[in-house]
Amino acid sequence: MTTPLLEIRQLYKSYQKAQGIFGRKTIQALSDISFSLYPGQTLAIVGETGSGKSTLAKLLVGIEKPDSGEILLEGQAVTISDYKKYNHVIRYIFQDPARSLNPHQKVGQMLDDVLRYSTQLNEEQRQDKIHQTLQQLGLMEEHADYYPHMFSGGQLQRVALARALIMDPKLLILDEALTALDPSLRAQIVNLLLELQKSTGLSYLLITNHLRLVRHISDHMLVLHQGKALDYGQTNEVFSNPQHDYSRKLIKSAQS
Ligand SMILES: Nc1ncnc2c1ncn2[C@@H]1O[C@H](COP(=O)(O)OP(=O)(O)OP(=O)(O)O)[C@@H](O)[C@H]1O
Repeated sequence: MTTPLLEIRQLYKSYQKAQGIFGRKTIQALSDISFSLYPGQTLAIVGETGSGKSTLAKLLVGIEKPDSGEILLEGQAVTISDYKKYNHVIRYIFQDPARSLNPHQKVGQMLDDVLRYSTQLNEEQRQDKIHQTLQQLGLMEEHADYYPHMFSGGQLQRVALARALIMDPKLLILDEALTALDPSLRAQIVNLLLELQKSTGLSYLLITNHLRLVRHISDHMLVLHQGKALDYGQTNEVFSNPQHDYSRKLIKSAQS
C-alpha cells in the first residue's frame, strides 16, 4: 500500500470567543476530522462559510496548532515547530493569488527571492530554475523581466502558480484560489493544474464550495459541516450516493 502524502487523524480545534462582558464561549471549529491524500491525487474539502475549511487550512500550514490529533506528511508526524522544514513540501494558494504580487517587483526577481530564501542554489542555477518554471506554466523566459501590470489576467494567475511551484512542492493547497476567476479563465487554469499533476505527480487539496469544480477535478471529497466530516469518499460515489441530508442538499443545489 502506498503511504499517503498527507494523513490527518482525528483532528480537533476549538476557539474561545468572548461573550458579553465576562463570558466565554467555546466554538468547536473542527471535530474528529480524518482523511488521507495520496501522491498525484486531488482531495476536495467542501463546505459552506463557517464549516471549518479555513481552520483546517491554517492547521495544515502550521499557522495554528490543533487541540489534539495528528498531521502526518509522508508517514511522519509534524508539529508546528517543523513547518519551516516542510514549507517547500506544502505550498498554499489563497483567493485571487495574483493580487498578492508586489507591483514594484519584476517577476524574475520575485521568483529569485523565493529560491534565495529557501535553497542553496547559485545564481546560474536559480536563473535556470526560474526559466524552467516559467516555461512549465506556459510563460516565456522574457516574462522574468516583466512587472505584474504587464501581464493579462490569465498570465498573472500563472505567475502566482509559478511562485508556489518553483520549490517543487508535493502538495498544493488551493484555498478558494479559483473561485474568483471568470469561467473561461478558471477553465484554463484548471486544465493547466491537471496537466501539471499528470506530469509531476503533484497532489492538490482543493478547499472550496464550488461543487462543479470539485466534480471536475477531485478524486476524493470530504463534506464539512459545522466542523464535522459528513460524507467522505470517492467524488463520483459521494455525488451519486450522499449519505447525509446536508450533503444531498449541497450537491442538489449545485446541479440546479
Ligand atoms: N480566531 C478565531 N476565533 C474565534 N472563532 C473563530 C476563529 N477562527 C474561526 N472561528 C470560528 O470557527 C468556525 C469555523 O471557521 P472557519 O473560518 O474555519 O470556517 P470556513 O468554513 O473557512 O468559513 P469561510 O469560508 O467564511 O472562511 C466559525 O464558527 C468561526 O466563527
